[in-house]
Parts: sequence; structure tokens; C-alpha cells
Amino acid sequence: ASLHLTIRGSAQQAQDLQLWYQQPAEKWMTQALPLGNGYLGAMFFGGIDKERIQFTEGSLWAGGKGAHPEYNFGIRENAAKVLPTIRALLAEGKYKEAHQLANKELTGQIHQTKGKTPAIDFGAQQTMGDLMVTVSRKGEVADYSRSLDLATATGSVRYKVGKDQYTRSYFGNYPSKVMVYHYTCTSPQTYTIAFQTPHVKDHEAFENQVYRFGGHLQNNGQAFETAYQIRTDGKLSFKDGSLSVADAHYMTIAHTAATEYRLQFPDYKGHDYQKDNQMTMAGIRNKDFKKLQKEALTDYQSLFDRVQFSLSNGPQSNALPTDQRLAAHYQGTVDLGLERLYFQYGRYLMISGSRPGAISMNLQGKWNDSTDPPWAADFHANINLQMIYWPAEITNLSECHIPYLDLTQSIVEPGRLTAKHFFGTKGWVVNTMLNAYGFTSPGWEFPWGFFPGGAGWMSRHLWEHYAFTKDKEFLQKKAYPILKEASLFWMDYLTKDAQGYLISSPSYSPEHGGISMGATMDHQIAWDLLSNTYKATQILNTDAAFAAQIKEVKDRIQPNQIGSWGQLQEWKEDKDDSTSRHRHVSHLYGLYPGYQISPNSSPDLAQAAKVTLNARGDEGTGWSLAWKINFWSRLLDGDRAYQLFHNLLKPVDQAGVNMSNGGGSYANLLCAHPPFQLDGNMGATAGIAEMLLQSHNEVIHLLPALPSAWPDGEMKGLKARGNVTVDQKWEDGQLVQVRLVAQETGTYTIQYKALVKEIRLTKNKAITLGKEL
Ligand SMILES: C[C@@H]1O[C@@H](O)[C@@H](O)[C@H](O)[C@@H]1O
Repeated sequence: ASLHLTIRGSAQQAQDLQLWYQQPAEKWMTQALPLGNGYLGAMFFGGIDKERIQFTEGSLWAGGKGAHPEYNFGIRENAAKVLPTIRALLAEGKYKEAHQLANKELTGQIHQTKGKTPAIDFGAQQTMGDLMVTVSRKGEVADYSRSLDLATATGSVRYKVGKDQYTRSYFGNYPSKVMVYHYTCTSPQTYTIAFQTPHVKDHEAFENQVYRFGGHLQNNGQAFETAYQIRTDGKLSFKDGSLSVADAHYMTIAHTAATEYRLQFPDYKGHDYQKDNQMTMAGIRNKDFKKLQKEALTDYQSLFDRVQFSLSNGPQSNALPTDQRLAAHYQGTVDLGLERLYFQYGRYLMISGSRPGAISMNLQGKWNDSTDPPWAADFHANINLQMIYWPAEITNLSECHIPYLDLTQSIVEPGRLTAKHFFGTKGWVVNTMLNAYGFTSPGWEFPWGFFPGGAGWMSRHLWEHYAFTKDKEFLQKKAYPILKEASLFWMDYLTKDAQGYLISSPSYSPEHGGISMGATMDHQIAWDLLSNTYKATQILNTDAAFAAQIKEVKDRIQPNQIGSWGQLQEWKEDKDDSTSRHRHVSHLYGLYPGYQISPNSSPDLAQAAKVTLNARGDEGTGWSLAWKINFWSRLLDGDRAYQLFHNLLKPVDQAGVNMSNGGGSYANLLCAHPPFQLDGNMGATAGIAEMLLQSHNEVIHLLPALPSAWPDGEMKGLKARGNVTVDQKWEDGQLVQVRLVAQETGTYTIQYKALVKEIRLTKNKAITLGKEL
């Protein structure tokens, strides 16, 4: 049959990859637009007479030793001594007593930091401040637009005053480590630029067109500096901290910032931030705006353009401003372009927020305007942080995974202390959340702070990075040692129960149901971790005795169970409440991101997972909706996965916390938990990829969960495990063409619907197949 897909022109496609609005932003969380260069995260408002560019550098963190002399990573010496008592109480069904003892001993130590924000030495990520830029004008404004172009990672503001055309172009430049804000007007204008910060000023200077502001956090004394270079054809002057540029047709600000932070236990400081900024400013001395723009674009597109997603035969016009578009879509207007845009937005945010050499993204990525953000904008490890990095490998952005993998490596040392003191084990562990200062202890209240599954879950990404890149040196040198130690924790912590199974006790299924004996998620994480570590021993042909031990332990872990109402049991005990709508569906970890449960390999458990998901419903917080997109994709139900995606695109304006069914999207398409959390954006981008390509069971599964809402389309450049790049085209809901390129010669198994076939791929030699495969 002839192929006649009406794929839209690339120009039209690029146009479609824009968020745009007809008015400046007033609210940071719901309307301002995000930019980044991997290190810095900025949000611009697009104000006409006064522009606000809020920004921070990810390593600007309150808390730690500097906040309280007794800060000790939360460690409570030898707390593990209570474990046998707690286990006995649980075995006797004395949950209340067990909880009380656990709340006394199995909670991280924190210290109040009097008169300081945040109030405890766990600390919080901090805004660095705001660049306030005033722009002169005489007359009424017309044709105002504010936009963010994902194809070029460029923020723009345009408006007219009489005959004058005003423009602004903003972008992050990772190679030169600067943010660039470029202003033009067809007639000479006057600008002022001032830096405002909630933190303590130490020094301020303006030399050689470079402004530098050095300061420190009142909370812990952490030092930082921001610097910006001004280029203009106008007259530049500096007075009382404010820069003025007069009679200028253009003005360019090249902006950077750095802190003294170093991702190194136990002190986490020592970085020569002033030298860093000097080097950055010197490095761009001979790069004019055009050069900085070209360099940034080449770098960005070398990552972004790896994946192209098009949906055809359906309305997708970008004629409506994005906030109105979102509302119309939720009301039922078909808008395939918005869905494509949302997918690529996740990839844009990943590239803008996470590049090698920078600190990992946190709960809000790199975007935070507060000194006391919700949940400290920390590294939340019981779903959020991991979800934020789910798209990294499958959407072909492996490099962006590195800051997270570096963070994981950095917490092994403090994690060993936590394993020893709180759990009495070898190896390393982290719990519900981390700060930037090695806090791997349980949180300061039981049960929400207790989650021994944190390390196993975090380190699964090390295995995934190997599985997608096949980088054996990475596996040997970086991943395996960390996986091995995380496994040692579980091999010590799992205890034999009355039935002879190995269970996690005490345990806590994240944020649901109190202290327990045998939370299913812990068992699935331990099984997953031991399985991956075992595979690594086979690939590296190392540690044969240890590998045998792993196998022995793994096979004795409490298996998944189907409960009285056909549900997958969240705990060893069959006590799931069928009316619960809880946001965490932790016991489906084995379905996604794990591979223990799947319709192919365990149909009964997959069916039980469906029963659980139907009971939990299709609502939730932002991240909960995103997780469910991935669950239903793994259950091969594309229409249901699409339904959850549709629910995530519900317009929301609430900035305050809502822990149940308030999830959706803000006008700037950032995810609403509420409040803003980046996890939903990333979880959904990964979920859309998971609808179209899966490879978690060593089978490259083509279009496993294609929704009927997308009858015709194309997805190029997604990655399958085994380091295979996959391009797919489909028409009328049917695969019509697949192109595969492997980075390693070998035999691969591919599946399309019921058809499963082995094919031989030669390194870097593409093969294209029709639907007959
Ligand atoms: C940051 C917080 O992380 C966990 O505690 C979740 O249960 C909450 O919903 C929130 O996302």
C-alpha cells in the first residue's frame, strides 16, 4: 500500500513548538516562562516597562553545618538497636507501640535554626534573586507577545510602540555557562539593570563592563556571586548598584552565577566560585551576541533534534495563546499540536535544567523563586526525583542524566552512615528525601520520613544508564560498585518471616498506611536491585560468590500477591482499602519503572495491577497522574494512558498545596501538584515515549500502547535498551514503517502486536522494515 502521510512542513512544525501569550506574566509559578543553561534556572515575566528575570543556581542551598554546628546529616547514633523490638511488636500486631518506638528512634535528627529561614538545618534550595530591567518608551503598546520556542530554546518578548519595534531574546548557553538576555528597539532607548536578592551582600563592583555581586546566605553563610557583562551601542554608566544604558538600539546582558558549593561529603564547599565567574566572563569576551546565540543553538539542537514527534490528520494549530489552548483542549477541542508540544516541553526542561558538571535537578528542577520553597525544593526520593529523570534515556538525552547519577554517587558515603546507625546494615541507604548536604537519614517524623527503598530506587538509574548506552566502562567503574553496596543493604535488612519469606520490616509504603511489616514496594525494589546487580556481575564476569548469594536472597523475597478483591496487595497482609484513592501507588513499582510485572511475563499480576488502578481512579496529584500514564502504557492500554495524559492537561491556577485530586497544568504548562513540581512534566514526557516504545523485558516492543486519539503519526529518535535508536511511522493506528539503528552488532528481539521476531542488527547500519517486520 502506498504511504501518503500528510506530515506538516518543518517550518509549521517548528512554529508549533512554541508556547505564547498575549500579555506579560504576573505570577511566577503559573505564568512566568522557564529558561536554563543546565546550571542556572531563570523565569522571565515579560513585563513591558519593567522586566523581572528571577533566577537561581541549583547549588545555592541553605542548611547543613553552616546552619547549625550540631548538624550531623540527621544521624542518630546506633538507633538500629530498637529494630529487633520493633520487629517483635509488629509480629505481635502491636502497631501503635511499634510506631511510637520508631518515631522516637528511626527519625532523622534535625536542629531548629532560630530566627532563620528555613527553620531547620535540613535547609532548602534558595532563589538567588531577580534581575530587574527597565525599558523606556513613549506611547501606547501594541501587538504584544511573549513566547518560548522549544525548537531553539529561546524566550521572546515583542511589542510595538508607534512605529518602534521592541524585541527581547533570552536563552541559556551551556558551553559558555551564561544566560543571555538581548534587547533591541528600532529607535534608541534607555535601560536600567539592577540585581535584587533576599540574601546578604558582601561585595559589589563594576569593572570592564562586568558587574559582580557577591553575597552569602544568612542561614548558613554559603557564599555565592552573580556577574553580568553588558554589551551595547548606547552609553553605559554605573551608580549605586544600578547600571544605566542610554540611547541604545541594542543591549545584551551575558549573565552567570556560582556558589562555593562542592558535591563532596562531608563539607560540601570549597568551590572557587569567584574564579569560576571570572573564567566565564573572560571566556565570552570575544563572543558577540550572534556567536553566543549560534553556540547555544548548536549545543541545544545537538540534543533536542535527536527526537522528532509528529501527529497528523488532526487540528493542531498554534493560533490560540497557550493558556487558552490548554483550556480549549480540556473542554474537548482536539489539538494534537498541544500534545506534541507538551511532550517536547519535557525534553526542553531536561536540557535546560540538567547538564554534566551541574548539580542534579530537584523537585522544581532548577526553578525556584523562594527562600522557603515547598518541601524545601529538595531531592525527594520516594517518587519525585526519580520521575524527574525518567525521560532522560528513552527520549535520547543520556547526557542530561549525569547530574542525577553524580548525585547518587555522592550520597553513598553519608548513606553508609545511615545504613549503619539506623538499620544496622552494611551498604548504603537513603530515605524519603535528601538535601544538598548528605542528609540520607529518615525524615524527622515517622512514618513519612522512613523509606529504606530510596537507595535501591535511586540506583536503578545507574543500571538503566548502562542498559540504554551499553557503556561497559561506566558499569564497571561507576554503576556496579554502587549497585553492589545498595544490594548489601537489602541482603542485611531483609528478615525471615514466619512463612520463611524474606520481608522488609519495619517498612512503610510511601505515605500510605502507617508502619508495616512487608511493604510490597520494598520487596519489589529489593528484587529489582538484586536482579540488576546480578546481571551486572554476569556482564562484568565478576564476584561469582556474591552473585550466587544475590540469587539465593532474591529468590526468597516475599513474592507479589493478589488480594481478596483481585487487587495487587500493597502489603504482605491483605488489607488494601478498595475505596482508597491515594496518590502513591507504590506497589506497582514492579510494573513501572520496574519490570517484575508485565502482561507478557505475569498476566495475573498485571490483571491485579489493573484492579488496583481502577480502584485508585484516574485523578490525583500531578505526578500521580503522570505515573499512571506509565502504568497504563506498561499494561498496553494506550487509550487509558491517553486519558490520564488528558487529565494532566487540566488547566489549574491553584498555587497552594493540594495533596489529592488537584493535579493538572498551569498556564505556562508547568506541572501542578499543586504547587509547581517538575516531576509531572517529566513523568508525562516519559509516559508518552512509553506508549510508543518499550524495551524493559529485552524485547523492543513497537507501538505497545498507541492511543486511538493518535491514528497517524511519526516518532523518530527514541531509544530502546541495548542502545538502539528507533524511528516509527504509523497510519490508521497501524505501524507502517520502522527504522532501527544499533550501536552494537547483535541479535535483537522486536515485537509488534503478537508478532515477535529476532533480527540481526549491524553497528551503525540502519535497517528499515515495513509492518511485516
Ligand atoms: C514532594 C512531595 O513528595 C511526596 O511526599 C509526595 O507524597 C507529595 O505528594 C509531594 O509530591
